[in-house]
Amino acid sequence: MSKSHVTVGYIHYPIDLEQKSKADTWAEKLLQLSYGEAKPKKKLKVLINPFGGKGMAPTYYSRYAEPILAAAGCDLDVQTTTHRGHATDIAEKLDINAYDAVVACSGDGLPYEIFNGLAKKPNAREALAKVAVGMIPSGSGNGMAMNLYGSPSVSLAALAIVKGKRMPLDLASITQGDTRTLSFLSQSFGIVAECDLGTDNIRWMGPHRFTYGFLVRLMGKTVWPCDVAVKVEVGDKQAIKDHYRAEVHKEPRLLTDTEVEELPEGLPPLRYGTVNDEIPDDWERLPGETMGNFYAGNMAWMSSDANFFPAALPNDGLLDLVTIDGTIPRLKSLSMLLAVEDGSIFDIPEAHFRKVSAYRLVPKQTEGYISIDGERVPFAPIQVEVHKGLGTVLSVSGKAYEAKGPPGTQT
Ligand SMILES: Nc1ncnc2c1ncn2[C@@H]1O[C@H](COP(=O)(O)OP(=O)(O)OP(=O)(O)O)[C@@H](O)[C@H]1O
Repeated sequence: MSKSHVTVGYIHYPIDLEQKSKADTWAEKLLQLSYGEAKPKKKLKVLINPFGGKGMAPTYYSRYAEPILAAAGCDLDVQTTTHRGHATDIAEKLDINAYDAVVACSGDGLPYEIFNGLAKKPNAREALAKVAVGMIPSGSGNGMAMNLYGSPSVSLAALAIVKGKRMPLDLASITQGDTRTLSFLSQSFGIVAECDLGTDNIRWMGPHRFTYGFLVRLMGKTVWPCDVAVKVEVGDKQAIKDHYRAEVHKEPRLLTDTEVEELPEGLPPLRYGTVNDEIPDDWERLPGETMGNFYAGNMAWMSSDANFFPAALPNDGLLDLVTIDGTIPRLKSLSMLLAVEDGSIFDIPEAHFRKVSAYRLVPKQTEGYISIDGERVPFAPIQVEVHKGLGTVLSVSGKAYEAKGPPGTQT
């Protein structure tokens, strides 16, 4: 085992027959210590996207993940997705009592589909509480694996899933037109959405396409006018750091089996209505005429080299929102790009961070990009509200993301 890779190894010790019961006790104790509260021998539905990232998911899975899952005695039901939306259909029809988790061997696109498929079930809340989602990172954006397993490594993700603890995860409802979907990772408008979605022509660059796209855009248009109204819950950086310190070590309470079965049908009701309703009076209007970057994150890492939201917590019921004016000097923008990797962007004064429970964003132009979890949605108004701990994931810690918190909060 190294910091970035783990393989299966077998050790044989010949023992006398009369020592067998002692050896069995020893092995049992070792397994107990190794698994802790995590469930051993999980029943997993594995979905492989053969077109995620550079198309390597099937190879990565069979070479680096499957041997680990199989050696750990996981019960594996593997299926390859054949088209866009296939993972949503599979999750919608899934027997939620037959699996502990659905594992996406993909980028962040498949987990998004899986959450939304579970959300389509009549017993959506029960399904989202019962079936955890996990990821074997094999796409171009592997944010989920970075946050939950602390690494973009396929084999380490497999091991983390084997020993993964269930953790409730906030999910956000997005209403747009007459639709309602769920987001687990992020929503973006402005330069990040442009870099994420407007760089398909340079996919061959892999992860570098984002940086390249950013630099190209910085040379050209840098403002994306919009109207923004926000339900602010924690409004300044010091208060966010205090909130982070107070919450990061708390063990979230998982619902009991009986509580899960008694959950009401459907998704939770929307507290603030939809994008077609009046904006509540107590929401704050933010200046949007010269918006450069509007980016809301539910997790810390947005990709393996971008800890954009160092204060994000999995189940505080809040999204971390950063807004950056598009008219700030280009050199300042560049320094922010460099400060994203280690989370130090948090302390840059031009990056405004807030923790919010809901918001509305209305683009003022007719064309452009809005990204939800890296997927393109129509360029039209969206309203977003968070549901605390609605989803479930398999994680290493069971309580927090594998990311350094905002500067100054490390203990
Ligand atoms: N067999 C398939 N053919 C075409 N598209 C598919 C197939 N299976 C899944 N998809 C779609 O591929 C998209 C990307 O998936 P994924 O996140 O795995 O890859 P990625 O390379 O990280 O993402 P992206 O392409 O969004 O950067 C998802 O939206 C999913 O719906």
